[in-house]
Amino acid sequence: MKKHSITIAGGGSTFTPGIVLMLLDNLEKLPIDQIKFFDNDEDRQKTIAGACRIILKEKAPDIRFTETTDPEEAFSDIDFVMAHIRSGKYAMREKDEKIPLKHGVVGQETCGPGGMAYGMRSIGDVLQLVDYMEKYSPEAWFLNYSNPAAIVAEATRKLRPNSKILNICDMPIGIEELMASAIGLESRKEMEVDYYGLNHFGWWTGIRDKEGNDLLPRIREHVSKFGYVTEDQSLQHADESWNNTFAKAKDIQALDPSTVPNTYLKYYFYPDYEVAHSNPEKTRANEVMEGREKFVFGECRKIIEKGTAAESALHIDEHASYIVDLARAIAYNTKERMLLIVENNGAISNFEPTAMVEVPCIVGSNGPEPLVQGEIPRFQKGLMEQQVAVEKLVVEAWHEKSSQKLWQALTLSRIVPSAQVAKDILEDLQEANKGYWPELS
Ligand SMILES: NC(=O)c1ccc[n+]([C@@H]2O[C@H](COP(=O)([O-])OP(=O)(O)OC[C@H]3O[C@@H](n4cnc5c(N)ncnc54)[C@H](O)[C@@H]3O)[C@@H](O)[C@H]2O)c1
Ligand SMILES: O=P(O)(O)OC[C@H]1O[C@H](O[C@H]2[C@H](O)[C@@H](O)[C@@H](O)O[C@@H]2CO)[C@H](O)[C@@H](O)[C@@H]1O
Ligand SMILES: [Mn+2]
Repeated sequence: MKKHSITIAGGGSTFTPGIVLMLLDNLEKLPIDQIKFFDNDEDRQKTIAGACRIILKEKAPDIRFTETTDPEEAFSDIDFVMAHIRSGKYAMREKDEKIPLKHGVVGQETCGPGGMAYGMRSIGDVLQLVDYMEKYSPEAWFLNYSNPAAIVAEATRKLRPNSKILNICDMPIGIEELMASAIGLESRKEMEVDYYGLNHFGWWTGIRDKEGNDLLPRIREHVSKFGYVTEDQSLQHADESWNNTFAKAKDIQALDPSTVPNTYLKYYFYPDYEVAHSNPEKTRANEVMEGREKFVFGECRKIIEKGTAAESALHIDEHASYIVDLARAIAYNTKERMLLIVENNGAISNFEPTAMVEVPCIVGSNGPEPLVQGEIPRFQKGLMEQQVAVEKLVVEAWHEKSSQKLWQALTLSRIVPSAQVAKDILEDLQEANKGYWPELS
């Protein structure tokens, strides 16, 4: 099997060590010649790269390793870019979450005003990475999971229509692991699913085992009682806020008991509850900085100091193995069935053809072939039409440098109660994002 070269863009990400360990655990499925880290923050990347260099030396000394902030070095002679950048880092995530809350509106990383602010920062940065890849390795594929994936995916569709980009999210995979556990399966891989929606905005309509037996009724029953909370303690998220989210799925599912939902719908269906249960002084960004970021960087520093990863508490991001599945599907034409964010183009037959939707696809060397999900009901169609218009308006606002369109996007969001509140939030977000957003007029 050919050995592949991979660039991880956002080398300084908290997810990078888990992904490197996951890649090393899957070398028989996806042999690797070299791994390169690219980040625009040399200092942040240094700690993660220093530890990963030691991990690689100990576990797979034949893999060549480079860390760089130079685009030419990073993007030359590669087969895949795995992109997980966070434009503006946690400092800006904190503002995305806290500014809307100050106005009594949900403050969330990818949903509502926070997601739009993050999108306005991410679009240019992700497109720049795509351009680097195309300049230095025109045959390579860009696997993007940088957020907000819905807005980034729409930007890549509109502004880089011919580029080899696959947009993917791990939320359905994480939820499917919980579903599998809820009904006593070993793994989500024993299930085949039908699903439709937008990123962080979708529903499962069919779940079968590999013999075709219907598993959805048992899963629906579990979710209607417990959400995605399961008895298996090992699947509990380390942070309480995530477990609350998994429990809240029960109330989301009540809106359409024939399906099971993506957990992110809670921000759209229960925004008042979310605001009431939020602390405007301490949001998820603070939890992540005090939790995952401290842990990962602390462990990396320990590895560097000791010169060995032998006793490290860093763990494989096993659920991220979908990234290997995706790369394998492209590299070896495996025809893997995976949920991807792709142009609708009839997959949802009664929905906007140019919308970026999340649906099952068969993935092979030529990219994804979306599987038709047919007509969707009025309730979901109405919600999705509103949300996709928000996402498209944000991309238009970025492209046309239009504050008018961004105000329209904010006003159209289900989460924002009025045009006045939208305008107030816009003013604050614009001020906070100086230097990150294009100059709007
Ligand atoms: N799609 C999904 O389902 C999914 C799942 C998990 C995380 N994510 C995303 O992965 C990303 C990383 O998350 P994290 O919490 O580890 O963040 P993080 O801040 O720890 O890491 C992001 C890294 O990106 C770097 N970066 C920012 N802008 C850059 C640019 N223009 N070029 C190169 N590097 C740049 C930063 O310096 C930082 O080191 C985020 O976008 C997050 O939302 C997506
Ligand atoms: O608040 P964060 O930074 O912890 O998470 C935000 C991301 O949440 C989703 O990813 C989840 C995943 O689905 C879940 O199973 C668990 O493993 O944690 C992941 C991240 O911590 C979501 O899909 C991403 O888009 C978000 O960035
Ligand atoms: Mn996601």
